[in-house]
Formats: sequence, C-alpha cells, structure tokens
Amino acid sequence: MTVVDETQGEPTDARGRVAELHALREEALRGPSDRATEAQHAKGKLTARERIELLLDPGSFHEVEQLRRHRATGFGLENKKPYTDGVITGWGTVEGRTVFLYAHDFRIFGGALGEAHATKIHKIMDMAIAAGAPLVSLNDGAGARIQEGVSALAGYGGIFQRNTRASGVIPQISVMLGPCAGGAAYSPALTDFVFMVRETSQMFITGPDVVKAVTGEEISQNGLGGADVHAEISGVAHFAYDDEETCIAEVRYLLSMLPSNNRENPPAHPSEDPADRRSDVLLDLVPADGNRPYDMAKVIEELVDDGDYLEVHERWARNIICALARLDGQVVGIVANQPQTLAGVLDIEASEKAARFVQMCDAFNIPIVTLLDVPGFLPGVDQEHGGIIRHGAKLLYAYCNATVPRISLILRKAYGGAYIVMDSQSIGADLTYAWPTNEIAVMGAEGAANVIFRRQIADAEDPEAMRARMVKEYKAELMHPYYAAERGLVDDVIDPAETREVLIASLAMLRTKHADLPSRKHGNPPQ
Ligand SMILES: CCC(=O)SCCNC(=O)CCNC(=O)[C@H](O)C(C)(C)COP(=O)(O)OP(=O)(O)OC[C@H]1O[C@@H](n2cnc3c(N)ncnc32)[C@H](O)[C@@H]1OP(=O)(O)O
Repeated sequence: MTVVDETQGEPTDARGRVAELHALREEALRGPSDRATEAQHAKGKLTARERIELLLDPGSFHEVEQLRRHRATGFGLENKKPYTDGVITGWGTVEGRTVFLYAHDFRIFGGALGEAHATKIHKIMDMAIAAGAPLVSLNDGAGARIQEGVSALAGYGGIFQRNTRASGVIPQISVMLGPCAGGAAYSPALTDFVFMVRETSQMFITGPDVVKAVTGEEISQNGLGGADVHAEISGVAHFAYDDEETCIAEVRYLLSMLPSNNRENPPAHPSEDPADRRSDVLLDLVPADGNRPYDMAKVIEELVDDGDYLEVHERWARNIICALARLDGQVVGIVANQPQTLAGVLDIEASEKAARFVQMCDAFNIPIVTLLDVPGFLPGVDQEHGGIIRHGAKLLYAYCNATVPRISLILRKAYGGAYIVMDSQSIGADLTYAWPTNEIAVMGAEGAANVIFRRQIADAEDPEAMRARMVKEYKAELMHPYYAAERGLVDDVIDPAETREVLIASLAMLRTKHADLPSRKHGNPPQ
C-alpha cells in the first residue's frame, strides 16, 4: 500500500517509492504521446523501442539513463523535459554476443541532440569501447538541437572524437532510419558500415530548405540524400533496403560475421558444405576468352559455404565486388573484379571502395581473398583529373599495410599496375594462385605489340599480317601462367575445380600467421 505524506503529496514508504519508480519508467517507456507514435508509424517508420526489439535477442536489452532529462532553459525548453531526452541507450545481445546501442527517438525534438542527449551517447560509446563490444546506432535525428546552441555542437564533437578513437577497435554500425542532418550524418560517416532504408531515411549536411536558400536548387529530401543516392552515387551508404525489418535483420547478419573487437577473431560457424567440394561448373561460368564478360558474383557464390555472402557497397562501383562470406566456417573478406561491369576495370570509385574494405578486414582480423580478372586501370582525362593516381594509391596502401592472411587468385587476366595493386605477391600476398587460362602481363597482347613491334609492323609489306604474327608470338612467350610460375611469382597453377579446397587449405595454414609493421605513430595514407 502506498503511504502518502499529507504535507508533500508524495509516497513515503518503500513500496510507494517503488510504485513511483514504475510510474516514471512507464512514462519513459511510453514516450511523448500516442499521437507522436501514430505520426511516426504513418511515415512508415518504427519507434526507437520497436527497432531495438528487432535488433536484439528477445529480453536482452538493458537500458542506461532512462530517466535522464535535459537541464536547458530558454525557448520553452524548461517546460518540456521528457525522460530519455530523445535517445535510448543501453546494451543487449545479438546471437548471444554483447552489443551496445543508441537509438534516437524522433518523437522527442525530432531526435535532435542536446547536451544531455549527447552525454548519454558519450557514456554508452565509452562503455562499448571499454567492454570491447560493437556499437550500433539507430539514427533518426535532426542533428544539433537548435535551442541548445553551442552545447549541442560540443556534444557532437564528443561523439566524433569517440567514433574516431573507436575506429579499428570495435565495429561501429550506423543504421539510418529517418531524416538525419548535420552531425547525425557526419558521425555515421566515421563508422565502419552505414545502412539505409529507401523512402524513409535520408542523410545530408543541410536539408532541402537550406540548399534552396543558398544555391537556389530545389530538391526533395530523397533526391538530396535518400538511400539510393547514397548507395549508388555517393558511396556513403554500404547497404540499402526497402523496409526497416529487413534492414535490421541484415544488421544482425553482418554482426554475425564480425569479431567483437580487434583483439578477437570473427566467430566461426561450422558448415555442412564440404571443404573439398569440387567446382567443375567454374569452367563454364568463366569464359576462356578474356574479352567475354561474366558475372563474378556467381563465381563467389560457387566457392563460399552454402553460396551465402554479404555484399558490401553492392550498388556502388559495381566493377569491383567486396563481400563477407565463410569458407569452411571461417569468415573471409572477398575482393573481386566484376568483368560484367566496365570489364572489371579499376577506376577511382572501385579503388576507394576496395581500399576501405581491405582496411576494415585488416582492422578486424578478417583474412582477405582477392579474385583477379582485371584489364588494368581505366584510362581517360576524367580519371586522371579526378585523381586516379591518389585514389588508386589508397588501394595499394591498404593492401601493403594489411597483416591479415592474404590470398590472391588470378582467374583470367591481370594486367599492369592493376595486377600489382590487387594483392600481387610482390606487395605481400601470402599465397598467390593462377588458373591455367590466366594471363599476367604489362598489358594486353594487341597493345603490347603496337608498342614494342611498332617499327617491324610499320616496315612490313603486310602490316596487318605482321601485327597478327607479333601478337601471337607475344602471347606464346609471355601470356600464360607458367611464365609467372617459373619465376615463382605465383605459388601454383591450379585446376579451377579445386579452387575451394585450395583456398580453405591455405586459410587453415595461415590461421596462425603473425606479422608486425614497423613501429610508428600512424602512417600517412593517400587521401
Ligand atoms: C553538428 C552540426 C549540426 O548538426 S547542424 C544541423 C542542424 N539541423 C538541421 O539543420 C536540420 C533541421 N531540421 C530539418 O531540416 C527537418 O526538421 C528534418 C530533419 C529534415 C525533418 O523534417 P520533418 O520530417 O518534416 O520533421 P519536422 O521538421 O516537422 O521536425 C520534427 C520536430 O523536430 C523539431 N526539430 C527538427 N529539427 C530540429 C533541430 N535541429 N533542433 C531542435 N528541434 C528540431 C521540429 O521543430 C519539430 O518539432 P515539433 O514536433 O513541431 O515540436
């Protein structure tokens, strides 16, 4: 029974206090109003708590600072002090492993970040770093809370600093679930993975109204920073899905592939798929004619456990594939040229995409398997003026710096600088293999003949016949895998059907690999 102090109107015994606590909790859990919840649902969005339920194992959520309120004044804030201050923070488990999270509640100040809101996030980030567990942010917020001015801005500074300090220490995953402006877009850009939902999530530094006022351009929120924009054009988003349920399910799948921190290995999942499964179909999937396109995704599907893989940046820079998969139950990162898009050439965007992926794999102890079928770097004024030299160098730098097990396999062709960059033996691949159909050379036979036999071709009675002869000679001399095998530049030429078995045996041997880089504060990678 609750005993009420007549003078104060407050409960005075323990049971009364407990009842009061439950009432406060209920208020915090309920949120601002049913109308605000209905408005959130009407936009096709879930509430923060509904999202947390989808992300975590049932009943595993422990909330921190549920009863936190802001102490700001002015602009009527003193009369509006909702519990949680618009962000729910805490930890729980995903497939039994600890994960920390914060989730903006758009129903409260549009999820905008004030001082209390920010320090709640700081605390949970510090806890995630100390515990060595991933941090997932469920973002649905309007950036800095305008009424709190510089305190809000400073709050974002504290998040950015922690994002950067946590980088490469714990996995950080940003899930964009509403209109995210300013700091709410910058912080995710510092994290390892950005997920978005079509139609309902946007990311921009400034919204359409500001864009119109400054540049005169008129554009919708989705046109400016929707999921398709960031997953296909800007490369800001790694994943885009049609609804929140699918999006959050894929976050769980990604977490199952990542270690909790940089001192652990990714979790292994025993597989029924035989390690020595032959893949005779590979000879049909990959045409011997180096100029014929094919879908590298099908090759990956054939090689990995149960055909399952998670493609990162699937719709951006499609001429290269970056994917997480398992081989004999162990997680690997796969980087592969995609001959069906731009012939699998390396360009600015492909280099950036693969460089970030290689860096992420190295940070989180994920061995890298590189599948090469690359005609070279994309030539052209746009590429040169756009800085292909420094962007291509990012990929080179990422591979050269990576100390995880690295295996490369040349399927068909690997020419010039692109061959070296894509984890050749000379930049530190632990094992390199080639299929018998393979050609490694400075350039293709036609191009090479035009350069080195220019004079003979020009002086010949029949230049075309001479060119054809020289091309044939060049191919016979140089363009076969045994030229590299004889020089020890590939470790073996393998039967394509045995590729899965060879990769699995090589990864098993490399599991205990240990490599140190020279002591330094940090490198100075090309930007
Ligand atoms: C680190 C530096 C930074 O972060 S600078 C970035 C500052 N933020 C911005 O410029 C974004 C301003 N807001 C917007 O453009 C829009 O509100 C966006 C985010 C696009 C959402 O639009 P929409 O879905 O139509 O919602 P809405 O405008 O009705 O807003 C819902 C409620 O949230 C509020 N709200 C919004 N933004 C802020 C903010 N930055 N600070 C404080 N409150 C904010 C709105 O006033 C609105 O409140 P209410 O429901 O009317 O009480």
